[in-house]
Order: sequence, then structure tokens, then C-alpha cells
Amino acid sequence: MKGPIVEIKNLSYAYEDKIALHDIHIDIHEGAFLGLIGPNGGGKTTLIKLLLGLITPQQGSIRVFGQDIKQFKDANKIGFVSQKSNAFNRGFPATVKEVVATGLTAKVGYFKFFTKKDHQKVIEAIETVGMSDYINQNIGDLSGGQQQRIFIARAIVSDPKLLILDEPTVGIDTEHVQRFYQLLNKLNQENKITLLLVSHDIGTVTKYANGVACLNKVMHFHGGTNEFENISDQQLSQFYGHDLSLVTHHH
Ligand SMILES: Nc1ncnc2c1ncn2[C@@H]1O[C@H](COP(=O)(O)OP(=O)(O)OP(=O)(O)O)[C@@H](O)[C@H]1O
Repeated sequence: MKGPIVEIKNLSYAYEDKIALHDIHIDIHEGAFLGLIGPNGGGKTTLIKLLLGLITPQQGSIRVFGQDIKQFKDANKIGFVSQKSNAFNRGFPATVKEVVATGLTAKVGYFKFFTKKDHQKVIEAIETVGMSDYINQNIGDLSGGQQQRIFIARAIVSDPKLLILDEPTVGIDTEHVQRFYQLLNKLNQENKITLLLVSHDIGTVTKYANGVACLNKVMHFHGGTNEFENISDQQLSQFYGHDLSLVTHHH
């Protein structure tokens, strides 16, 4: 499609009298990998909730795939992976294949209506995240990083055009975090999925994303990663409201 797939204009949102977002503008173009950063309480989760249609804009507008969010019904176009996904206990009695298949239930309703094609999609999604060897294992027996890959597979099985990830690497060890971001790059470059990644890790965002949005009630910065890297520590600290320095991971 021409134009941005997400177009946010003059968006404000308050919880009772507490302003969480003030006059926000964001454009996300097809194929982008946008990192959304900002301090705790800066409004990132509120913005995601608005994008997922869980809460309604009080002022301003959100258009997704050319349609006002209030009318938008095509839930399959947007996938979501949260930090809380990573919470299955050891021995939880569902296999990887079953968990990924739940990503299709929004479309087919019940498991019994799954077609052969649906099963194929489940298998392909598991392949995409590199977890084919674990297809019949219980999700609870996998590590946090492996579980999070399975939640990516569940989110992409319905072929979303936009994937939103809210702090997906919380609780994952450093080595697996790097592999996780490589997977996101692959989804972006090869599977052509547009990504919106909420992260506290500025260094990682600048390494993998191609755009950055820095939110602290107001949008302090929205532009390319290269441009973001030229921002001084002092300016960044002002955005965050405390001392901070940008540690860049080089490619
Ligand atoms: N349900 C709610 N009721 C009242 N205030 C809320 C609610 N949810 C969030 N807030 C407030 O809105 C502001 C923005 O919160 P939000 O969770 O969107 O920030 P965040 O950037 O996601 O923070 P974090 O990085 O800590 O997850 C905060 O001041 C928070 O206390």
C-alpha cells in the first residue's frame, strides 16, 4: 500500500486526569523496523494498547492499513508478542504445535475446523523461528528464549503484516537475546513483516532497527537510526529526564 501502514496524528491519552500521551505523531511505513524507546512510565504500553484497539484514543486519530482504528476489523494483519508471554511453567501440558495453532483460532474458531493448509502454516511458522526439532515438545519444557520464539511463531502463523513486540527479551539470557534479534531481522528482511519493537535497550534498538521513536509523554524523536545516533548524551538525558548515555553496538 502507498502511505504509512500506521498513521498516528495529534494523539493524546489520559488516565483520568493523568496525561500519558500528549500530541503524538507517528508514521510507520511498510517494511520498517521501528524501535520504540523511552523511560519507564513514558507511555509506550499505552501507545501499544491504543494500536491493538484495547483502549480508544481520546484525542487525535490512529489509522492502520488505511482505516480508522475504530473501524478496523482485520485483526489478522497485526500480530503481538508481549514480555509476559514468557511465563509457561515446566510441564505445562501443551505442545509447541498446539500453542502455535492457537494463533489461528481467531480465524478458524475451533481446532476441529483446521484444514490441512492450516496445519502446514503451523509447521512453516515453527520452521521460520528455527524450532522444528521441538514441534512435539511441551512448551513448559523449553527455555525462556525458546518459548519466546514459539510465541513469535504463534504471532506470525496468521501472516500478519505488522508485528508488535513489547519488551520481548525480558528474562532471556544475553546470548539468546542476540539470536532473538537476528530472528526479528530475518522476519523483517525475508518475510517482509513490518516491526514495531518496544525496548529498554537503546543499544540493541540502534543496532537492529532502522528507525527510532523516543517517547516520554511527548514524542522527543522520530526518525532514522543514523540520525538518532547523532543525538548527544545530554539531549538524550533530557528526553529521559535523567542521566543516560548511548552505548552503541556496532554491526
Ligand atoms: N491503567 C492505568 N491507570 C492509571 N494510570 C496508568 C494506567 N496505565 C498506565 N498508567 C500511567 O500512565 C503512564 C504511562 O504508562 P505506560 O505503562 O504506558 O508507560 P511505559 O512507557 O509502557 O512504561 P514501562 O516502560 O515502565 O512499561 C504512567 O505514568 C503510568 O503510571
